Amino acid sequence: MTFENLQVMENLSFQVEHNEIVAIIGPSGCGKTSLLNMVAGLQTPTTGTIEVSGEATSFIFQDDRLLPWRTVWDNIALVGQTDDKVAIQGLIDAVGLSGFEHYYPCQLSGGMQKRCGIARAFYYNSQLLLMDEPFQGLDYCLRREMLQMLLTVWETHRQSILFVTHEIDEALLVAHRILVLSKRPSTILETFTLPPHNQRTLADPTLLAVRQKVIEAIT
Ligand SMILES: Nc1ncnc2c1ncn2[C@@H]1O[C@H](COP(=O)(O)OP(=O)(O)OP(=O)(O)O)[C@@H](O)[C@H]1O
Repeated sequence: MTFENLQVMENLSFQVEHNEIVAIIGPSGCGKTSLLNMVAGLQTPTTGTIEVSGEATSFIFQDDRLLPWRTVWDNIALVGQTDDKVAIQGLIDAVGLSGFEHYYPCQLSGGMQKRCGIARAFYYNSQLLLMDEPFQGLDYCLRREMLQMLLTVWETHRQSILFVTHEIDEALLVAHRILVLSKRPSTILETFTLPPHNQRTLADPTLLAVRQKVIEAIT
């Protein structure tokens, strides 16, 4: 991918399996957002190809992009094919927005808007979920709750997820695989495969060892 004279990526190649959660970590400006944009079809690679099997892709952007004239409930309901009130309420409860169903985005805090965007992305029944630092700006406890919710929703829907984050611990807790990108022009420096989710705690020596290797790779 090259923007005018700026080469952002070169020889970058990987595959995401069905049901797989892949975290992408890399230095600021190495092209992580551009990569997600290309997978979503919002940008076209200068050379090379991207193949996505299945049609439904949802995207959680760094900013939440809610419709300001719709309430929390309506922002979420809008993306569903059926009006599944139980599912909508379940997601609103899960992201901690119970009682705010009829609030408009301008009446919510930044973190609440973000959580509404997350609920909306989960309500859209996609086979591929693209997440660009989705929990940035949320406090530590909420981040952990959101990660747990992500895994709970994934257990049900089993979609493939490409998850860009600057937080190594987030990647360690949710991903099946972590790809570490190099500085621009970026390529894949290292790939780490992680143990099954039910065996994960950050104190686990296996995860600590991966953590150390990720830190070594990005520094
Ligand atoms: N539409 C565009 N036109 C020109 N340059 C662009 C465009 N989009 C991104 N870039 C450039 O491509 C590079 C990668 O940007 P990108 O946002 O993909 O990085 P990133 O890894 O997601 O960064 P961060 O971690 O800081 O969010 C940057 O140098 C940016 O200036």
